Amino acid sequence: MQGGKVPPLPRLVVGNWKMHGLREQSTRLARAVAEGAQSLPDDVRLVLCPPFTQLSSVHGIINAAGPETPVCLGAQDCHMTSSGAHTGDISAEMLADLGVRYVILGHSERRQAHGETDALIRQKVEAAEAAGLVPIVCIGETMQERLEGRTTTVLATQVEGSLTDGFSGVLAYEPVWAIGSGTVPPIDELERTLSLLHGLLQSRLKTDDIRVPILYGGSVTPAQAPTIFSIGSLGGVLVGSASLEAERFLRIAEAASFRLTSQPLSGPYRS
Ligand SMILES: O=C[C@H](O)COP(=O)(O)O
Repeated sequence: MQGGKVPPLPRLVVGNWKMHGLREQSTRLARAVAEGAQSLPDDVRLVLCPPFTQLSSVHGIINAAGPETPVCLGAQDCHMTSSGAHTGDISAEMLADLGVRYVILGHSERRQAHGETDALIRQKVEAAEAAGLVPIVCIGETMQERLEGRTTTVLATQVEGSLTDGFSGVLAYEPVWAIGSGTVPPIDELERTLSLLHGLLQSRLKTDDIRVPILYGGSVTPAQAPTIFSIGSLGGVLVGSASLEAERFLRIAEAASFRLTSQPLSGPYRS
């Protein structure tokens, strides 16, 4: 681009369906999102992350929407090796083979319920990168860590341990206490945390030229979205429960467009 402003990368609006959705409901939801997404501004991208069992059918719906659709497919986890004797596990290679483009890794629900460590998550990131997937790595502090004033240390440890040296995926900041609680951090606090994470990425990746979008996740709703997106440096959002209703998810996506924010564009999201 000559002399003018560098355009921002599209904002990502990622729907993590978690363990929700039988075939009929998933198909209906994906169809409604794909249809509604046709009229979204072109600076917004949607990623649908259904359970493993619905990946194939959601992929078919996204494909049918045509090559111009802003919707693509994501998964919620992968194994750290490409194949082997791992009953019940799914490899990144298998996901890529199904048409998956993104994979959520290190979600707090997996860190807590499956004992996933930063070291394991980093191995999964390596596997995802090797398979050509874009990892969306989740980090965030618990309420207890926040109350003890340990947020910065926790985030620094997670960034240091979970990411690969040449990481070029997506980082999702999800304060554990905000997930499913109806509460989002005060916007000035969120802005400070994004700036902290930008610095942590610079230090972890040993470069000032950070191109890793940072998403926010935790109780994102259509009502909260305009305020959250008023942070010009925000790369997007990771949405849980509000992604299970097409109308709510699409309203969040509409609010993500940079055209609706008066904030100056800044931060790591400029290509
Ligand atoms: O992955 C999504 C997050 O856990 C947020 O979930 P939530 O929007 O239901 O709070």
